[in-house]
Amino acid sequence: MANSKITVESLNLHYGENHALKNVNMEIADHAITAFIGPSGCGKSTFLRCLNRMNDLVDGCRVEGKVILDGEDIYDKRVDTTLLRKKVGMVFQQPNPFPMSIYDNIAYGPRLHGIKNKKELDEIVERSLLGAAIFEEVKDRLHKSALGLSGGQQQRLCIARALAVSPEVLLMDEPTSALDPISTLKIEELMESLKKKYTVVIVTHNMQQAARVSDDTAFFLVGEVIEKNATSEIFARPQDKRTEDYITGRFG
Ligand SMILES: Nc1ncnc2c1ncn2[C@@H]1O[C@H](COP(=O)(O)OP(=O)(O)OP(=O)(O)O)[C@@H](O)[C@H]1O
Repeated sequence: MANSKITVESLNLHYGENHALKNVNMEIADHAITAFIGPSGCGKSTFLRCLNRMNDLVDGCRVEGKVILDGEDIYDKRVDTTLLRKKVGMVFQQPNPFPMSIYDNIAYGPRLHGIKNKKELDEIVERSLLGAAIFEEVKDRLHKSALGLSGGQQQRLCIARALAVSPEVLLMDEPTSALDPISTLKIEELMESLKKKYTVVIVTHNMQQAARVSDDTAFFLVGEVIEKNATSEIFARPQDKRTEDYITGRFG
């Protein structure tokens, strides 16, 4: 792939005895949205978490293989995982704002990385909220608690929080599954604009969502990637019978 941001080679992951990812190889395109689909428990979230080493935090989890980001293997033992997770940000299924003001939620990461200057922080907060399409809704209540926002607003706030540390890749694990249809639509529209600046990877249970928002789709089944291709191809001309059965609703 000419514009590949991440290359995964021979990735195997075990949770104790459970071989959860089996020899996964994948290229993930830069400035595009890649969706992971597949039935429950097939390893989509596990694979997503491999892309910023979140599985390092899981007891008994063993990873073999390579995840090459911009030419460097993120599993090399010299890699600083704090810096890696700054470069590869993550948004979770349940919006999880910190119990503090909207402003402090966004400034949290930059402060952690040493930015103290108020003017600079103000600029980062505004830029991040604008980038997550929520600035207009919160600009008059920046110093109020983030917990007072609606679920959909909280999720966009969490996206803004991820953007505040200037990531290059944004991982989203079912970011709209806890949201109503209008909030879901806002996040989907937002993703379209995010891909201009970032590489976006999303896990979704919702095949219509994958078809609507993503450029590429990978279909997972019991720890294996069965097929990955341009989304239009996966949905119009799946190459593997199992992909076809899944997207036509025959199982899963
Ligand atoms: N922290 C963990 N510790 C042990 N096993 C885990 C852990 N997380 C996931 N697993 C196991 O790994 C396998 C893959 O799970 P994973 O959550 O990655 O699948 P998924 O495709 O994202 O599922 P879902 O769509 O239901 O979220 C499952 O067998 C699951 O039980």
